[in-house]
Amino acid sequence: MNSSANEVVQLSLVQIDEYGPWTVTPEPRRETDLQSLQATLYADFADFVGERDGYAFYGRFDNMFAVTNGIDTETHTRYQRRVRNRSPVTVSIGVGRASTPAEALGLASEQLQAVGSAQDATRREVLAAASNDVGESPTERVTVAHFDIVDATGSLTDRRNAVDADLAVKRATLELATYLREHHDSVAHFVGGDNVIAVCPSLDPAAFDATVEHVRETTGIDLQVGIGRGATAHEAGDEAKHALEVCRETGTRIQGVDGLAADD
Ligand SMILES: Nc1nc2c(ncn2[C@@H]2O[C@H](COP(=O)(O)OP(=O)(O)OP(=O)(O)O)[C@@H](O)[C@H]2O)c(=O)[nH]1
Repeated sequence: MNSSANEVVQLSLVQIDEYGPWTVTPEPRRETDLQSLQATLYADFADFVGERDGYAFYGRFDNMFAVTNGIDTETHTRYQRRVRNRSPVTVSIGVGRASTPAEALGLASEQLQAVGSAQDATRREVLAAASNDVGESPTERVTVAHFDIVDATGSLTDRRNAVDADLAVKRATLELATYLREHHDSVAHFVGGDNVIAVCPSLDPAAFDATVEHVRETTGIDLQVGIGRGATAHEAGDEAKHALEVCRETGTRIQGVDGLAADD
C-alpha cells in the first residue's frame, strides 16, 4: 500500500435508531413492509448523497454507509431531519475521517458505539464525528476501483441456474472484499449485477493485479477493474467507470492505474 498520510477520505455510517425492537412492535411486522421501508430508505440515502457527489452503499440496510468527502455536518443533520419527516424511523450517524477507508469507517462505527447501542431506546438522532491524525490541511482524496466479472452474462446469467449464478457472484464478492479489507484497508461493496465497488487508499498497479489474481485462484472467477481518483467519490467513480469501459473494449483487466501511478 502506498497511501499518503496527508490524504483524507471521509465515510459516514447511518444506523436506524432502535430498529430491532421497532420491527416487532407491537407484534412482528410483515416482512415485505420492512423490505419496502429499507429499500425506500436506501433509495433516498443514495439520492441525497449522490446529489452531493458522494457514493452510498446499502450495507445491511439497517446500517448503510457512504463516502462523504465534501459533505459537512450541517448537511448530515439535514439528512437526519429528512428521514424523520419522511419515514416512521429516525437515524443516527457516525462520521470518520482518516487516511484509509476502513479506518474511516471504523472511526464512524466507534462514534455510534460510544453513544449507546443500536437497540437503545434513549439513543436518537445522534450525529458524532471524529478524525484520525491526517496532518495539516489534508487533501480530500478518494480512490474508487469499480470491479466487474468478465462476461457474467455469457458465463452465468445466460447459462446457469439463477441460484448458482447468485452464489458465484456472492462468493467472488466476499473473496474480493475480504482480501481488500485485510491487505489494503479498503471497503468494498456489491452494487448490483456483477459489479463491486471498492473505496481504496492510493494503491499501485501491482496491488490490483494481486487482488484480481487472488479472486481468480480462490473462486475461478475473472474480474476486470477500472480505477479512478478524485476529490469526491463521484469524481473518482466516474473516472473508474470510463476506465472499466476501456477494459471491456480492449480486453485489459486493469485500467486507470498508469495515470494514477504518475499522479502519485
Ligand atoms: N450498479 C451497476 N451495475 C452495473 C454496472 N454495469 C453493469 N451493471 C450490472 O451488471 C450486469 C452485467 O453487465 P455487464 O457487466 O456489462 O455484462 P458482462 O456480461 O459481464 O459483460 P462484460 O462486462 O463486458 O464482461 C448488468 O445487467 C447490470 O446489472 C454499473 O456501472 N453499475
